Amino acid sequence: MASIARIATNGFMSSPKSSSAAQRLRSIQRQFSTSPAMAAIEIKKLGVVGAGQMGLGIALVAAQKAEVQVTLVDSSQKSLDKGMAFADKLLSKDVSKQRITQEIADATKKRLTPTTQISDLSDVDMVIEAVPEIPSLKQQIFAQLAEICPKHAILATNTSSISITKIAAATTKDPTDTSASSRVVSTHFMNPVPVQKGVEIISGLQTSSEALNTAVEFCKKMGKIPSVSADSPGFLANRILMPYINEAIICLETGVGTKEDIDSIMKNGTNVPMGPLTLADFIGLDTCLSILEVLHSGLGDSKYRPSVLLRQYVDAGWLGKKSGKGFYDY
Ligand SMILES: NC(=O)c1ccc[n+]([C@@H]2O[C@H](COP(=O)([O-])OP(=O)(O)OC[C@H]3O[C@@H](n4cnc5c(N)ncnc54)[C@H](O)[C@@H]3O)[C@@H](O)[C@H]2O)c1
Repeated sequence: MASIARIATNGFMSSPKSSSAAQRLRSIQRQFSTSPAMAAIEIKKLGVVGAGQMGLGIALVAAQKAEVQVTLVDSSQKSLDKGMAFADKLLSKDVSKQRITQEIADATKKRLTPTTQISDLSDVDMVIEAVPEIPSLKQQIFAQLAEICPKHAILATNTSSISITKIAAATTKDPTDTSASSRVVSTHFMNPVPVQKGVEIISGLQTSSEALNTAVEFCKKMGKIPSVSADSPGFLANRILMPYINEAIICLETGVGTKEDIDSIMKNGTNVPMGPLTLADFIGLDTCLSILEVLHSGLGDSKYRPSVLLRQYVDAGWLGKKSGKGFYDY
Protein backbone atom coordinates (compact mmCIF):
# COMPACT_ATOMS: atom_id res chain seq x y z
CA MET A 1 0.00 0.00 0.00
CA ALA A 2 3.02 2.29 0.16
CA SER A 3 2.72 2.90 -3.56
CA ILE A 4 -0.91 4.02 -3.12
CA ALA A 5 0.22 6.59 -0.55
CA ARG A 6 2.66 7.91 -3.14
CA ILE A 7 -0.14 8.16 -5.67
CA ALA A 8 -2.32 10.10 -3.26
CA THR A 9 0.33 12.79 -3.03
CA ASN A 10 1.96 12.72 -6.45
CA GLY A 11 -0.84 11.53 -8.65
CA PHE A 12 1.37 8.83 -10.20
CA MET A 13 3.23 5.80 -8.96
CA SER A 14 7.00 5.86 -9.19
CA SER A 15 9.22 2.86 -8.77
CA PRO A 16 12.97 2.57 -9.00
CA LYS A 17 12.41 -0.71 -10.85
CA SER A 18 10.24 0.85 -13.60
CA SER A 19 11.42 -0.02 -17.08
CA SER A 20 12.47 2.85 -19.29
CA ALA A 21 9.38 2.25 -21.49
CA ALA A 22 7.08 2.56 -18.45
CA GLN A 23 8.93 5.67 -17.32
CA ARG A 24 8.53 7.15 -20.79
CA LEU A 25 4.78 6.37 -20.74
CA ARG A 26 4.34 7.97 -17.32
CA SER A 27 6.36 11.02 -18.24
CA ILE A 28 4.18 11.50 -21.34
CA GLN A 29 1.11 11.22 -19.08
CA ARG A 30 2.53 13.78 -16.65
CA GLN A 31 3.32 16.12 -19.53
CA PHE A 32 -0.30 16.02 -20.68
CA SER A 33 -1.82 15.97 -17.19
CA THR A 34 -4.34 18.81 -17.09
CA SER A 35 -4.40 19.84 -13.43
CA PRO A 36 -2.20 20.14 -10.35
CA ALA A 37 -2.42 17.40 -7.68
CA MET A 38 -5.84 17.56 -6.04
CA ALA A 39 -7.49 15.63 -3.20
CA ALA A 40 -10.23 13.04 -3.63
CA ILE A 41 -13.83 14.23 -3.58
CA GLU A 42 -16.40 12.65 -1.25
CA ILE A 43 -18.85 10.26 -2.91
CA LYS A 44 -22.34 10.21 -1.40
CA LYS A 45 -24.26 9.00 -4.40
CA LEU A 46 -23.01 6.57 -7.06
CA GLY A 47 -24.40 5.68 -10.47
CA VAL A 48 -23.66 2.31 -12.12
CA VAL A 49 -24.41 1.80 -15.82
CA GLY A 50 -24.93 -1.85 -16.80
CA ALA A 51 -26.46 -4.35 -14.39
CA GLY A 52 -24.68 -7.43 -15.74
CA GLN A 53 -22.29 -9.58 -13.76
CA MET A 54 -19.80 -6.75 -13.12
CA GLY A 55 -22.18 -3.78 -12.73
CA LEU A 56 -24.43 -5.62 -10.30
CA GLY A 57 -21.45 -6.67 -8.18
CA ILE A 58 -20.04 -3.12 -8.13
CA ALA A 59 -23.45 -1.66 -7.17
CA LEU A 60 -23.97 -4.21 -4.42
CA VAL A 61 -20.52 -3.81 -2.83
CA ALA A 62 -20.72 0.01 -3.04
CA ALA A 63 -24.14 -0.03 -1.33
CA GLN A 64 -23.02 -2.49 1.35
CA LYS A 65 -19.41 -1.57 2.12
CA ALA A 66 -19.17 2.12 1.13
CA GLU A 67 -22.78 2.67 2.31
CA VAL A 68 -23.62 5.02 -0.57
CA GLN A 69 -26.90 5.41 -2.46
CA VAL A 70 -26.62 3.65 -5.82
CA THR A 71 -28.67 4.33 -8.95
CA LEU A 72 -28.33 1.21 -11.13
CA VAL A 73 -29.06 1.83 -14.83
CA ASP A 74 -29.55 -0.81 -17.51
CA SER A 75 -31.20 -0.43 -20.90
CA SER A 76 -32.79 -3.85 -20.40
CA GLN A 77 -35.53 -4.26 -17.76
CA LYS A 78 -34.88 -8.01 -17.90
CA SER A 79 -31.21 -7.48 -16.90
CA LEU A 80 -32.27 -5.18 -14.05
CA ASP A 81 -34.80 -7.74 -12.76
CA LYS A 82 -32.24 -10.54 -13.02
CA GLY A 83 -29.61 -8.38 -11.29
CA MET A 84 -31.86 -7.33 -8.41
CA ALA A 85 -32.98 -10.96 -7.90
CA PHE A 86 -29.30 -11.98 -7.81
CA ALA A 87 -28.55 -9.21 -5.28
CA ASP A 88 -31.35 -10.59 -3.07
CA LYS A 89 -29.89 -14.07 -3.36
CA LEU A 90 -26.35 -12.94 -2.45
CA LEU A 91 -27.58 -10.88 0.53
CA SER A 92 -29.76 -13.76 1.83
CA LYS A 93 -26.81 -16.13 1.52
CA ASP A 94 -24.60 -13.71 3.50
CA VAL A 95 -27.30 -13.46 6.20
CA SER A 96 -27.76 -17.24 6.40
CA LYS A 97 -23.98 -17.73 6.71
CA GLN A 98 -23.94 -15.01 9.42
CA ARG A 99 -21.52 -12.87 7.41
CA ILE A 100 -23.92 -9.91 7.73
CA THR A 101 -27.04 -9.18 9.78
CA GLN A 102 -30.57 -8.95 8.32
CA GLU A 103 -30.47 -5.18 9.12
CA ILE A 104 -27.34 -4.72 6.97
CA ALA A 105 -28.94 -6.73 4.14
CA ASP A 106 -32.13 -4.63 4.31
CA ALA A 107 -30.18 -1.34 4.44
CA THR A 108 -28.03 -2.42 1.47
CA LYS A 109 -31.10 -3.33 -0.60
CA LYS A 110 -32.72 0.00 0.27
CA ARG A 111 -29.71 1.91 -1.08
CA LEU A 112 -30.10 0.31 -4.55
CA THR A 113 -32.42 2.04 -7.03
CA PRO A 114 -32.81 0.24 -10.39
CA THR A 115 -33.86 2.22 -13.47
CA THR A 116 -33.82 2.00 -17.27
CA GLN A 117 -33.36 5.80 -17.56
CA ILE A 118 -29.77 7.03 -17.84
CA SER A 119 -31.12 10.55 -17.22
CA ASP A 120 -31.64 9.47 -13.58
CA LEU A 121 -27.87 10.00 -13.11
CA SER A 122 -28.28 13.78 -12.93
CA ASP A 123 -27.54 13.90 -9.17
CA VAL A 124 -24.63 11.47 -8.67
CA ASP A 125 -21.08 12.26 -7.49
CA MET A 126 -19.52 9.40 -9.43
CA VAL A 127 -20.58 6.91 -12.12
CA ILE A 128 -19.04 3.53 -12.85
CA GLU A 129 -19.87 2.23 -16.33
CA ALA A 130 -20.02 -1.55 -16.89
CA VAL A 131 -21.71 -2.10 -20.27
CA PRO A 132 -20.32 -4.66 -22.76
CA GLU A 133 -16.73 -4.29 -24.02
CA ILE A 134 -17.66 -2.48 -27.27
CA PRO A 135 -15.66 0.75 -27.88
CA SER A 136 -18.44 2.61 -29.75
CA LEU A 137 -20.99 1.74 -27.03
CA LYS A 138 -18.72 3.00 -24.23
CA GLN A 139 -17.96 6.19 -26.19
CA GLN A 140 -21.68 6.81 -26.72
CA ILE A 141 -22.39 6.27 -23.00
CA PHE A 142 -19.60 8.66 -21.93
CA ALA A 143 -20.84 11.35 -24.32
CA GLN A 144 -24.25 10.99 -22.60
CA LEU A 145 -22.76 10.95 -19.09
CA ALA A 146 -20.86 14.21 -19.75
CA GLU A 147 -24.20 15.84 -20.60
CA ILE A 148 -26.34 14.27 -17.86
CA CYS A 149 -24.12 14.07 -14.75
CA PRO A 150 -23.24 17.04 -12.50
CA LYS A 151 -20.09 18.93 -13.56
CA HIS A 152 -18.13 17.65 -10.54
CA ALA A 153 -18.99 13.95 -11.06
CA ILE A 154 -16.16 11.45 -11.60
CA LEU A 155 -16.87 9.31 -14.68
CA ALA A 156 -15.29 5.86 -14.29
CA THR A 157 -15.24 2.91 -16.66
CA ASN A 158 -14.86 -0.76 -15.81
CA THR A 159 -13.39 -1.50 -19.25
CA SER A 160 -11.10 -4.52 -19.40
CA SER A 161 -8.94 -3.19 -22.20
CA ILE A 162 -10.24 -0.15 -24.10
CA SER A 163 -8.08 3.00 -23.96
CA ILE A 164 -9.20 5.36 -21.17
CA THR A 165 -7.84 8.27 -23.22
CA LYS A 166 -10.13 7.26 -26.11
CA ILE A 167 -13.18 6.87 -23.85
CA ALA A 168 -12.44 10.25 -22.21
CA ALA A 169 -12.14 11.92 -25.62
CA ALA A 170 -15.76 10.96 -26.35
CA THR A 171 -16.98 13.35 -23.63
CA THR A 172 -16.33 16.41 -25.80
CA LYS A 173 -16.23 17.59 -29.41
CA ASP A 174 -13.50 20.12 -28.46
CA PRO A 175 -10.34 18.26 -27.34
CA THR A 176 -8.96 21.45 -25.75
CA ASP A 177 -11.93 21.50 -23.36
CA THR A 178 -10.96 18.99 -20.67
CA SER A 179 -13.71 19.92 -18.21
CA ALA A 180 -15.36 16.50 -18.65
CA SER A 181 -12.49 14.35 -20.01
CA SER A 182 -10.33 15.21 -16.95
CA ARG A 183 -12.98 13.51 -14.78
CA VAL A 184 -12.71 10.20 -16.67
CA VAL A 185 -10.74 7.40 -15.01
CA SER A 186 -10.91 3.61 -14.93
CA THR A 187 -11.88 1.46 -11.98
CA HIS A 188 -11.28 -2.03 -13.33
CA PHE A 189 -12.85 -4.38 -10.82
CA MET A 190 -12.05 -8.09 -10.86
CA ASN A 191 -14.70 -10.79 -11.18
CA PRO A 192 -16.60 -11.68 -9.00
CA VAL A 193 -16.66 -8.20 -7.48
CA PRO A 194 -18.00 -9.23 -4.03
CA VAL A 195 -15.09 -11.69 -3.66
CA GLN A 196 -11.99 -10.30 -5.42
CA LYS A 197 -10.06 -7.65 -3.50
CA GLY A 198 -8.00 -6.30 -6.39
CA VAL A 199 -9.03 -3.35 -8.52
CA GLU A 200 -6.93 -1.69 -11.20
CA ILE A 201 -7.08 2.13 -11.39
CA ILE A 202 -6.04 3.54 -14.75
CA SER A 203 -5.70 7.16 -15.78
CA GLY A 204 -5.91 8.43 -19.35
CA LEU A 205 -3.91 11.37 -20.71
CA GLN A 206 -6.67 13.77 -19.70
CA THR A 207 -7.34 12.33 -16.20
CA SER A 208 -6.91 14.78 -13.31
CA SER A 209 -5.26 13.83 -10.04
CA GLU A 210 -8.64 14.55 -8.38
CA ALA A 211 -10.31 11.85 -10.48
CA LEU A 212 -7.45 9.38 -9.91
CA ASN A 213 -7.36 9.99 -6.16
CA THR A 214 -11.16 9.81 -5.86
CA ALA A 215 -11.16 6.45 -7.66
CA VAL A 216 -8.42 5.11 -5.33
CA GLU A 217 -10.14 6.37 -2.16
CA PHE A 218 -13.62 5.19 -3.18
CA CYS A 219 -12.36 1.71 -4.04
CA LYS A 220 -10.72 1.56 -0.60
CA LYS A 221 -14.10 2.50 0.95
CA MET A 222 -15.56 -0.45 -0.94
CA GLY A 223 -13.04 -2.67 0.88
CA LYS A 224 -10.84 -3.15 -2.21
CA ILE A 225 -7.08 -3.00 -2.70
CA PRO A 226 -6.32 -0.65 -5.60
CA SER A 227 -3.29 -0.91 -7.90
CA VAL A 228 -2.48 1.79 -10.44
CA SER A 229 -1.42 1.17 -14.00
CA ALA A 230 -0.83 3.21 -17.13
CA ASP A 231 -3.26 3.52 -20.04
CA SER A 232 -1.69 0.83 -22.21
CA PRO A 233 -3.62 -1.93 -24.06
CA GLY A 234 -4.92 -4.50 -21.56
CA PHE A 235 -3.43 -2.44 -18.69
CA LEU A 236 -1.75 -4.84 -16.24
CA ALA A 237 -4.23 -7.56 -15.35
CA ASN A 238 -5.37 -8.51 -18.83
CA ARG A 239 -2.00 -7.90 -20.48
CA ILE A 240 -0.81 -10.80 -18.33
CA LEU A 241 -3.98 -12.92 -18.02
CA MET A 242 -5.30 -13.00 -21.60
CA PRO A 243 -2.21 -14.42 -23.35
CA TYR A 244 -2.32 -17.19 -20.70
CA ILE A 245 -5.98 -17.98 -21.44
CA ASN A 246 -5.39 -17.73 -25.20
CA GLU A 247 -2.44 -20.14 -24.99
CA ALA A 248 -4.62 -22.63 -23.08
CA ILE A 249 -7.23 -22.43 -25.89
CA ILE A 250 -4.50 -22.92 -28.52
CA CYS A 251 -3.32 -26.01 -26.60
CA LEU A 252 -6.90 -27.35 -26.77
CA GLU A 253 -7.24 -26.40 -30.46
CA THR A 254 -3.99 -28.11 -31.45
CA GLY A 255 -4.61 -31.24 -29.37
CA VAL A 256 -1.81 -30.73 -26.85
CA GLY A 257 -4.24 -31.69 -24.08
CA THR A 258 -7.92 -32.19 -23.23
CA LYS A 259 -9.81 -29.33 -21.57
CA GLU A 260 -9.80 -31.30 -18.31
CA ASP A 261 -6.04 -31.89 -18.42
CA ILE A 262 -5.27 -28.27 -19.35
CA ASP A 263 -7.35 -27.00 -16.42
CA SER A 264 -6.11 -29.68 -14.03
CA ILE A 265 -2.39 -29.07 -14.55
CA MET A 266 -2.73 -25.30 -14.10
CA LYS A 267 -5.12 -25.57 -11.14
CA ASN A 268 -3.13 -28.21 -9.31
CA GLY A 269 0.27 -27.12 -10.53
CA THR A 270 0.16 -23.37 -9.95
CA ASN A 271 -2.20 -23.16 -7.00
CA VAL A 272 -4.90 -21.07 -8.74
CA PRO A 273 -8.58 -21.65 -7.82
CA MET A 274 -9.56 -22.70 -11.36
CA GLY A 275 -7.90 -23.64 -14.64
CA PRO A 276 -7.66 -21.21 -17.60
CA LEU A 277 -10.55 -22.67 -19.64
CA THR A 278 -12.94 -22.64 -16.66
CA LEU A 279 -11.80 -19.10 -15.94
CA ALA A 280 -12.43 -18.08 -19.58
CA ASP A 281 -15.97 -19.52 -19.36
CA PHE A 282 -16.46 -17.58 -16.15
CA ILE A 283 -15.20 -14.26 -17.61
CA GLY A 284 -17.22 -14.72 -20.82
CA LEU A 285 -15.62 -15.86 -24.10
CA ASP A 286 -16.91 -12.75 -25.93
CA THR A 287 -15.19 -10.57 -23.32
CA CYS A 288 -11.94 -12.59 -23.68
CA LEU A 289 -12.08 -12.20 -27.49
CA SER A 290 -12.69 -8.44 -27.29
CA ILE A 291 -9.74 -7.97 -24.93
CA LEU A 292 -7.41 -10.06 -27.11
CA GLU A 293 -8.45 -8.03 -30.15
CA VAL A 294 -7.56 -4.82 -28.31
CA LEU A 295 -4.17 -6.28 -27.25
CA HIS A 296 -3.48 -7.55 -30.78
CA SER A 297 -4.37 -4.33 -32.57
CA GLY A 298 -3.02 -2.01 -29.86
CA LEU A 299 0.37 -3.66 -29.42
CA GLY A 300 0.71 -5.06 -32.95
CA ASP A 301 2.42 -8.25 -31.80
CA SER A 302 1.25 -11.60 -33.24
CA LYS A 303 1.65 -13.21 -29.82
CA TYR A 304 -1.71 -11.60 -28.88
CA ARG A 305 -3.62 -13.04 -31.92
CA PRO A 306 -6.90 -14.56 -30.63
CA SER A 307 -7.08 -18.29 -31.29
CA VAL A 308 -9.33 -19.49 -34.12
CA LEU A 309 -11.19 -21.78 -31.71
CA LEU A 310 -12.05 -18.84 -29.40
CA ARG A 311 -13.53 -16.96 -32.37
CA GLN A 312 -15.56 -20.04 -33.35
CA TYR A 313 -16.99 -20.46 -29.84
CA VAL A 314 -18.08 -16.82 -29.85
CA ASP A 315 -19.54 -17.19 -33.37
CA ALA A 316 -21.53 -20.22 -32.11
CA GLY A 317 -22.90 -18.16 -29.21
CA TRP A 318 -21.06 -20.43 -26.73
CA LEU A 319 -19.99 -17.59 -24.47
CA GLY A 320 -19.32 -19.57 -21.30
CA LYS A 321 -21.25 -19.67 -18.03
CA LYS A 322 -23.55 -16.75 -18.91
CA SER A 323 -24.92 -18.50 -22.03
CA GLY A 324 -25.09 -21.99 -20.50
CA LYS A 325 -22.33 -23.36 -22.74
CA GLY A 326 -18.66 -22.61 -23.27
CA PHE A 327 -15.73 -24.99 -22.90
CA TYR A 328 -17.99 -26.68 -20.32
CA ASP A 329 -21.80 -27.01 -20.04
CA TYR A 330 -23.62 -25.09 -17.28
N1 LIG B 1 -16.79 -10.46 -17.01
C1 LIG B 1 -15.63 -10.22 -16.42
O1 LIG B 1 -14.98 -11.11 -15.85
C2 LIG B 1 -15.10 -8.81 -16.38
C3 LIG B 1 -14.06 -8.50 -15.50
C4 LIG B 1 -13.60 -7.18 -15.43
C5 LIG B 1 -14.14 -6.22 -16.27
N2 LIG B 1 -15.14 -6.57 -17.15
C6 LIG B 1 -15.70 -5.52 -18.01
O2 LIG B 1 -16.90 -5.05 -17.41
C7 LIG B 1 -17.80 -4.62 -18.43
C8 LIG B 1 -19.11 -5.35 -18.29
O3 LIG B 1 -18.88 -6.74 -18.38
P1 LIG B 1 -19.96 -7.81 -17.86
O4 LIG B 1 -19.25 -9.11 -17.87
O5 LIG B 1 -20.62 -7.32 -16.62
O6 LIG B 1 -21.01 -7.76 -19.08
P2 LIG B 1 -22.52 -8.30 -19.10
O7 LIG B 1 -22.80 -8.68 -20.51
O8 LIG B 1 -22.72 -9.31 -18.02
O9 LIG B 1 -23.39 -6.99 -18.67
C9 LIG B 1 -23.51 -5.84 -19.46
C10 LIG B 1 -24.83 -5.16 -19.11
O10 LIG B 1 -24.89 -3.90 -19.80
C11 LIG B 1 -26.22 -3.70 -20.23
N3 LIG B 1 -26.23 -2.74 -21.34
C12 LIG B 1 -25.95 -2.93 -22.65
N4 LIG B 1 -26.07 -1.77 -23.33
C13 LIG B 1 -26.44 -0.82 -22.43
C14 LIG B 1 -26.72 0.57 -22.51
N5 LIG B 1 -26.64 1.22 -23.67
N6 LIG B 1 -27.09 1.23 -21.38
C15 LIG B 1 -27.18 0.57 -20.20
N7 LIG B 1 -26.93 -0.76 -20.06
C16 LIG B 1 -26.54 -1.44 -21.15
C17 LIG B 1 -26.69 -5.09 -20.63
O11 LIG B 1 -28.12 -5.17 -20.66
C18 LIG B 1 -26.06 -5.96 -19.54
O12 LIG B 1 -26.94 -6.11 -18.43
C19 LIG B 1 -17.08 -4.86 -19.76
O13 LIG B 1 -16.41 -3.70 -20.15
C20 LIG B 1 -16.09 -5.95 -19.41
O14 LIG B 1 -14.96 -5.97 -20.27
C21 LIG B 1 -15.64 -7.83 -17.20
